[in-house]
Amino acid sequence: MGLVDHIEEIERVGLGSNTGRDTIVVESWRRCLETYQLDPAQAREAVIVSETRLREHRQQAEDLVHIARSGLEKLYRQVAEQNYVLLLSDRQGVTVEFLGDPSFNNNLRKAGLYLGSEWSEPRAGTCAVGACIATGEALTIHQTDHFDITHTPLSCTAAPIYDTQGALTAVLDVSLLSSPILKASQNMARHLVSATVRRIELANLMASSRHDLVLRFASAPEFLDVDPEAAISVDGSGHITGMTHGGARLLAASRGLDWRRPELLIGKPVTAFFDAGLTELASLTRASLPQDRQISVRDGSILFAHAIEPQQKRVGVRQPRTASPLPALGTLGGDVPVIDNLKRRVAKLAPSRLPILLQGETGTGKEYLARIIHSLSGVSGQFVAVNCAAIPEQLIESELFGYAPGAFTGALAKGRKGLVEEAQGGTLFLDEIGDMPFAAQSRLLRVLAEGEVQPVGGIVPRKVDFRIVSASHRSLADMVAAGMFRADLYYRLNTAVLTLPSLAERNDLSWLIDRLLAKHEIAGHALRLSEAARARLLASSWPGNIRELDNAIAFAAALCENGLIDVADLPDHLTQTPMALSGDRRENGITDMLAACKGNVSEAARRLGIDRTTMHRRMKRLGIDRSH
Ligand SMILES: Nc1ncnc2c1ncn2[C@@H]1O[C@H](COP(=O)(O)OP(=O)(O)OP(=O)(O)O)[C@@H](O)[C@H]1O
Repeated sequence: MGLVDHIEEIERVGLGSNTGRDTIVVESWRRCLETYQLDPAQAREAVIVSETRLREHRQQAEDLVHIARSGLEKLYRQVAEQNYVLLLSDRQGVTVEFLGDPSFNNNLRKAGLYLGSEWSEPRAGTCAVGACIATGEALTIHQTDHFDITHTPLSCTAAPIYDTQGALTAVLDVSLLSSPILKASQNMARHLVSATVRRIELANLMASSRHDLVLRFASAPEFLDVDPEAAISVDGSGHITGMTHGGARLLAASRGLDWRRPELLIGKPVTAFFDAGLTELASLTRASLPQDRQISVRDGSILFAHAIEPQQKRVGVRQPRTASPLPALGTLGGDVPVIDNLKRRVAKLAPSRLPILLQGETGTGKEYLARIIHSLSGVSGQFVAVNCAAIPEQLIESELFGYAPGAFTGALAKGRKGLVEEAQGGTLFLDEIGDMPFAAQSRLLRVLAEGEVQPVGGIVPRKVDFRIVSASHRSLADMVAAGMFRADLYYRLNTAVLTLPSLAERNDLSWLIDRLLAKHEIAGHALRLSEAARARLLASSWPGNIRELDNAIAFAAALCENGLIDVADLPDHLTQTPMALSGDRRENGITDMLAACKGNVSEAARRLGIDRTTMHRRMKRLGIDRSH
């Protein structure tokens, strides 16, 4: 096809004619004409970004390239003989990794098949990488499918790589300088590229899920252990924390959702998608045969699953830390004195740059409050959360302070920035700081005292400026007294101390229940509680605080029918008789219920499932009067 024919065809497609091209090509041509205002008559040279920009793009993609490398090399070995070159581009379309035969360097560079070439649609017109970024799908752009006449000799096949949170993060492409006429000749290439991407995403998920259970799925038992089609990671409370693209499609399909909306999948309870609880899923290990590891999906299909226990010591691609939205001060709690007091102090302290120490039992919302503080502080940098108890002791210093090139075996050649530097201009949240080893405590003290960080194995310190918020469920003062925590560091961290009350001390249980019902609604369908279920929640003791309540509601939300949670949908330990529950925490449930019943003791007793005399006796013992 000549130049004139090519331009004429694009113009006809632009006017709405069908010329027999694949839909994906037609839509891309239209984007080029209408959105990017490209002119098919004007040929453009391949764009290669400057050395400096290339270095920046490569640095940002460093973690991914590291994880992907063995997959890329294997794929290249499979296709190099047929003269393919291999490109890995970031989500801007810039080629950050390239494998090709150096003897063709000149021609490849001219064709834009080179390190630093920019293959976005607005820059290069219809091309495999650009169309893949625009559609999120694996595809082939073959010869005259290309918009720009300069690229029409090429045949390019690309597949998107998604991060564990469901965002498109890179594109893997194999390209040919000259190819057979038929587009179908590239079907095999598309399968190979897609299979490589599947393995890269799986490796990335495994590396990112140090503390989570990973579940792999296949539709046939034979492939389950060798080449699973999809995978997800699940935390200890049964919530989904990550997924491969196959995982996203599987979860979405199981409830008729759109896989392009990962927010409907990540953070949701695994029971929303499978007919199995966390314990059942965790038992699907290699201890049983693959054919016995069947699991039913909510859409009625059956899959084979393989559970892999949390891998404590892996270090993987860091997730973008801005992913979860920052909560507002109003969401800290209901309108009760203890929370109002806390809100007032938070509003005053947050905009100052003072270090803040958060104390409170586990699950009371210390990290949640730290995020509120960050959002109110008006700083422009990121919120970087580090759980000191979760990072293996031998890694904590290099994770926090970074390391210099070649600092130790296994270190990246270029060295790596630490989390302290990632918090530059923002907030560093050190959770469970009581678990920080002594050596790291001393290093942190130096960073705070001198405003400089010295990477592990490095000589030149770097300036840092960040706000520090730390948290501990143990009393740091007691730890200092027992010689378990450095006193000088403690005094630097505790300039301001905020204590989060336990659920039993808050008196806003009803408010929290309503808030969490809203949080766990699935795909915009409101969740409601039956009266009896609400009574059970109000009468429970919640030793695990908001986290336990949060989990209970997530669990019930997954089990209930038509959005109405009844007693039977609540976790078993809550449905034993309320009177069997221990301790004075019941006060909370009783006052909340009395308030809900406008002081009517008989009604409150009925809803709590206890008799009136017991109710009066308990109120007396707990010092509650009916005006609550
Ligand atoms: N005010 C709130 N509104 C809604 N959800 C909340 C609130 N406070 C906390 N949560 C939720 O409760 C759970 C536990 O909160 P968070 O992780 O902040 O507790 P924590 O005190 O840091 O726990 P730990 O001591 O175990 O680290 C989270 O899922 C969080 O989103």
